[in-house]
Amino acid sequence: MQSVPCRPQRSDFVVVANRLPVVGEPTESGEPSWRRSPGGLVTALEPVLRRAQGVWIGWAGECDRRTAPFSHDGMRVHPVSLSARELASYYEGFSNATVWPLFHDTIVPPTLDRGWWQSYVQVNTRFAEAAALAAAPGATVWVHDYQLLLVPAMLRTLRPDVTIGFFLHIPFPPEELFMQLPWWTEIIDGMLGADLVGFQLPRDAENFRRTAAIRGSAIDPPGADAIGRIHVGGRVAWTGAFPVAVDAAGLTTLATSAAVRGRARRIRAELGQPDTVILSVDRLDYTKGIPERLAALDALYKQGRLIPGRHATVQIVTPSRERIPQYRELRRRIEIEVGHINGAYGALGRPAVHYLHRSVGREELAAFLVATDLMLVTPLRDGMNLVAKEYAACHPDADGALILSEFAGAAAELHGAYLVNPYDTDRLASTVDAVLNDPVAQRSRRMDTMHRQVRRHDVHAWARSYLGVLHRARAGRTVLGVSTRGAALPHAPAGA
Ligand SMILES: Nc1nc2c(ncn2[C@@H]2O[C@H](COP(=O)(O)OP(=O)(O)O)[C@@H](O)[C@H]2O)c(=O)[nH]1
Ligand SMILES: O=P(O)(O)OC[C@H]1O[C@H](O[C@H]2O[C@H](CO)[C@@H](O)[C@H](O)[C@H]2O)[C@H](O)[C@@H](O)[C@@H]1O
Repeated sequence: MQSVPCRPQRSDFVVVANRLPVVGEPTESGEPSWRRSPGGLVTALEPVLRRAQGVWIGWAGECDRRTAPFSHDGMRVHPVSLSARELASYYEGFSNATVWPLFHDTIVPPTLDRGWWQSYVQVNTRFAEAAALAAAPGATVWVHDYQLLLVPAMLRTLRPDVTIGFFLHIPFPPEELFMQLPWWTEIIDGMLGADLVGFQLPRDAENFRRTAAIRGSAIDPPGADAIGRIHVGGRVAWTGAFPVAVDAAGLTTLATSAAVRGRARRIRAELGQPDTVILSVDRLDYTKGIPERLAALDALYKQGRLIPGRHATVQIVTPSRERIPQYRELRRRIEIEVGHINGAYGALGRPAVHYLHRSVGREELAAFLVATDLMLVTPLRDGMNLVAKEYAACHPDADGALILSEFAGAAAELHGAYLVNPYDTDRLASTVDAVLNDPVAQRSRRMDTMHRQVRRHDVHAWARSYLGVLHRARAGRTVLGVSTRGAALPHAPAGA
């Protein structure tokens, strides 16, 4: 896809996220070649941004290099640079070894490091300044996720004229966990700089409001519109739940294309034409419950309830945050366990677990999802989990089944899934057994329910709903006497 330099021109709609929607790959000329990146946030936002003709501010994924704004495949991007030291302290450190584990139930202990915090403040300042430069008068700026929790308040100071949305893609923890952070007040104040603070689930929004109340804000609990209001320094920050979704129609089209269907058939053939294909696809992250899932599979193969050749289990893990020690340790643990399962129960040419440690292309991933009879999505904690929704989108014919962790945000919507506690490996194993023996008609009814749900509440509906409430929040600011003159709010495309 073509990337062309573009002038840093001001825009009415600005997305600010840690990562750009593209990643650069080195070329012989020294100039990177850009391609669209994988990852939940990008999947969710790209169609919205493209249609609103906005600009995306983010880190280009490389260090110590300044890259001028450019346009890729019709999307305008403004890279923010990070030094190698900042990569270690802001991204791998405070974002992914402090906030990420703390906000995910402290599955691993968060590290507290004042130097990391200082770097986080510095980098958030850089992002806020870039957003302030890119936003036209009265623009809408939509800030994303836990790497940029301070940006809303910083941006409000720099540009009081703009409307600021903030959306947290990961869970917001209960106050007794959150307040362990020595910098919790700065973070709450940072988030409260937004006009609308959005979360995946109502309980995340409730946790946030309780913490804001402890900080001293008056709270109006959600009324009929399910939006809570927090009074902060003469203004009101709105809060609510907006479960993120997928481009379901696009995925259904891809999944039903001749190319993907053909590839799905070939995948089954390459797996040796098993009766049942069982699949998991995860970023290699301790939140995803991969060792616990492998323990359940171990028991199933050991007890002969799964049989290599008849049942083919595929585990795709996408490399992630590979320099962080807990991630390296997790990879080691997973590979030992896969080796153990295959050594104990596999046969020549018939491994029990087909393990791929790599990122596969979008079409290839869709083909895997289509080829799968039983999808296992069993995180210990997950803000949403888009893979679960993508699986449902890829099965318009209502074949297939989904076992889903009750601790994934997606469990609140995917009522057709078989819910499990991922820590209970015995129950997880018996659920696999039960699902494989469930009458086809029942599995089909469940899948149909999920497919309809993801088609109805798709990524366009998500963005429309968030931006609609942000619009109302901005109108509320006018009522309170704060000037918001300027550009009209962008609207997400109607329908998929
Ligand atoms: N193309 C491609 N996309 C992937 C791969 N692995 C994961 N993804 C995508 O990355 C996203 C993962 O999002 P999600 O399940 O919410 O978990 P997250 O990794 O915590 O953001 C989904 O949109 C997946 O389709 C891969 O190997 N290839
Ligand atoms: O940027 P990385 O460090 O490589 O991590 C990838 C992304 O992971 C997280 O995803 C979250 O957002 C998804 C979409 O809303 C959601 O389904 C999932 O449950 C979350 O974990 C992270 O929040 C993103 O910022 C990262 O880019």
